[in-house]
Amino acid sequence: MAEKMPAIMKTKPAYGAELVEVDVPKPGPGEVLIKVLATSICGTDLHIYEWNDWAKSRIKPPQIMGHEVAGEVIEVGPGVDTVEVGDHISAETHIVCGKCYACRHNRYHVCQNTKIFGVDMDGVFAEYAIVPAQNAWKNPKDMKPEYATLQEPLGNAVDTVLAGPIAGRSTLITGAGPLGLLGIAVAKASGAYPVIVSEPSEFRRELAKKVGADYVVNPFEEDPVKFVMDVTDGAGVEVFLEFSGAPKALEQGLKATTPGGRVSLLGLYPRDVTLDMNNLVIFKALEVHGITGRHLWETWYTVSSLIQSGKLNLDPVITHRYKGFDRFEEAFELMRAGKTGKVVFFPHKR
Ligand SMILES: NC(=O)c1ccc[n+]([C@@H]2O[C@H](COP(=O)([O-])OP(=O)(O)OC[C@H]3O[C@@H](n4cnc5c(N)ncnc54)[C@H](O)[C@@H]3O)[C@@H](O)[C@H]2O)c1
Ligand SMILES: C[C@@H](O)[C@H](N)C(=O)O
Ligand SMILES: [Zn+2]
Ligand SMILES: [Zn+2]
Repeated sequence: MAEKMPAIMKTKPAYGAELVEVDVPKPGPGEVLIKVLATSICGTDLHIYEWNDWAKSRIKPPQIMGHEVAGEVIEVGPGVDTVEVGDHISAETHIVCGKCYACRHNRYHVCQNTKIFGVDMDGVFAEYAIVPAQNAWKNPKDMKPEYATLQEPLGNAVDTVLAGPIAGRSTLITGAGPLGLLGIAVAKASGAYPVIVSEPSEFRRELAKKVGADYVVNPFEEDPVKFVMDVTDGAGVEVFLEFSGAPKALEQGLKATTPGGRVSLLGLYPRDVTLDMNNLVIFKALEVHGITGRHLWETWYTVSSLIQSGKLNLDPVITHRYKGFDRFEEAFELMRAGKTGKVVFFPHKR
């Protein structure tokens, strides 16, 4: 095995990242070394690349970026007995303490001491990477690496879509970015009908249709609330899934939800949001869920089974595939411009 490897590294506290040559790391106690078979870009990587206020407050360069991954274990560190050389794995990104009040109530996804893999430590945009064994999730060896790397964000989508009943329910999805597209795939595989998607980007509305959306609407040109009312004969949707992080979309979705319906919120808002809570939530008796991360490990079982069922339409979601990291800047810029679904790198060129 090579001693050096290319890696996308946040080298400086400034916009961008660099492709550098670094030593292949050695796994320490409780760690495994993987050969990275596929890795995908998350919106969080984009924030680190852009060096926004959140990244400034959290990231300590130099650091290898990336956290969505599919890999093969090639070495295990001392004390690791849950994963073996040859296993194919992905990684849960939330490294939880197991000791706090939330963890002791099996609410690991809201652990109060969570560290994030690839955010608070080196990540996976490299040919080889270290993964904490406690966060390794075993994949069937015949699962395509480009699907396996999507399991972590699929977990966000699964927790959003499946936070309540979905089969046969009319559903509004706001935002068809990478997460919303995965949400459409999960909703369709789970029997939602009709699935209505509100998304301003024409490129992403087209992707939404390819993934399986039954109706798409441009909220900047048409009133999505009226659109939903027309499609649902004035009833409104049973389920509203918010994947945009746009305050306006939240308000429109609440208006478009039928009284007594279910609302699951994944999008993160850039500022405090003002809403008519009385009329949009309370008097409508809506069931509202905040969604964060993924349930450990229930969500991973669901995601893996959904992929293995063959019912998830993931191919249209993956719009860009790169061999090696040479064109990583192009990949980040395309994603920043909203001209992608999920972007997947295959670090080993052969
Ligand atoms: N809660 C969590 O654990 C968690 C985890 C991952 C991501 N997120 C959040 O989920 C959201 C989606 O992630 P992403 O990577 O797909 O983001 P993204 O920014 O790529 O996608 C958002 C989409 O919403 C669309 N949009 C903008 N304004 C809109 C409006 N008024 N109505 C409808 N759509 C609108 C955009 O065109 C874009 O396609 C983000 O806010 C992200 O921060 C939350
Ligand atoms: C860290 C963040 O990017 C990750 N996708 C999460 O689910 O929390
Ligand atoms: Zn992420
Ligand atoms: Zn904890």
